[in-house]
Formats: sequence, structure tokens, C-alpha cells
Amino acid sequence: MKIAIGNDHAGTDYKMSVVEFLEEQGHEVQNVGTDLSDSVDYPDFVHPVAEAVSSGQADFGVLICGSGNGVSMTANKHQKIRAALCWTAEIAQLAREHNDANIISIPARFTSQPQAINIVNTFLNTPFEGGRHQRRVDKIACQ
Ligand SMILES: O=C(CO)[C@H](O)[C@H](O)[C@H](O)COP(=O)(O)O
Repeated sequence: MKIAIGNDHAGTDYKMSVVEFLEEQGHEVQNVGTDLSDSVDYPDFVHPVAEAVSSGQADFGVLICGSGNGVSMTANKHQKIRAALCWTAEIAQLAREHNDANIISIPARFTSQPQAINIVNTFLNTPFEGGRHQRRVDKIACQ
């Protein structure tokens, strides 16, 4: 799959580990940065990921910052985006099964790197259940 990934300075180290894992798994990764530890503004690295997923250029997005909140809030401003803040693998599983989330937001300052990789892996390998959940997802979008 094609995965777009972005992060702010609080998530750089985690991003590097996640990119390495994803490429080992055979995914095509679009890394929009930041790759540095210098302080940056997270929206600058969220919009390109959300645009890639919204346009269909990427299948899923991964966003990493300190709390996961800012990147999630920013991504969800985009059409067709359902970004889920996930700090455990179970929450990531439910975000896919019940919400058909297409972007996952990881709180780097509240998870370990192995946890973050497991959370992302669970997210990418869990299908949407559809059924009653599709009816609810269809109601999320407001004009
Ligand atoms: O969600 C966030 C912003 O709402 C993230 O936690 C940022 O990584 C965090 O705010 C960065 O904080 P810093 O003190 O500038 O490192």
C-alpha cells in the first residue's frame, strides 16, 4: 500500500522508526517530513498527508506529534478524511473496524516506539466492518 506520513518535531524519531518498519513490510512510503528535531508547526506537515489521502494518491496516512491531538484536528479539516487518535493497538483496531479511519494519529510523548509501530501495524492490517458502521460513517460528513 501507499502510505503518506508526517510529523512535527516531537515525532521525528518515531517517524523514522515507523518508516523503516513500513518499508520493511513492502509499503510505498511518502514522507512529507519533518525529518529534523528543530521546532516546527505541525499543520505544515499534516496538510500534505491529508491531501494525499483525500485525493487517493495515498491509501492511508500516519501522523505523529507529541499528544496526537493537533495533527488529528488538522487532518480532520480535510474532506474525506477520518483521522483517529490512537494510543493503543485496540483503539487503532476499532478505528478501522468501526470508523473506517484513513489516517492514524500517534501521541509520541505518550507511547513507546515499539508501541507506536504495533499501533500503526494493527491499523493498517484491520479491515473496516461495514454494515451498521457504514451507515454511521456516512453520517459523519456535514456539508
Ligand atoms: O498536538 C500537538 C499540538 O497540539 C503536539 O503535542 C505538539 O507536538 C506539541 O504541541 C509541541 O509542543 P512543543 O512544546 O512546541 O514541543
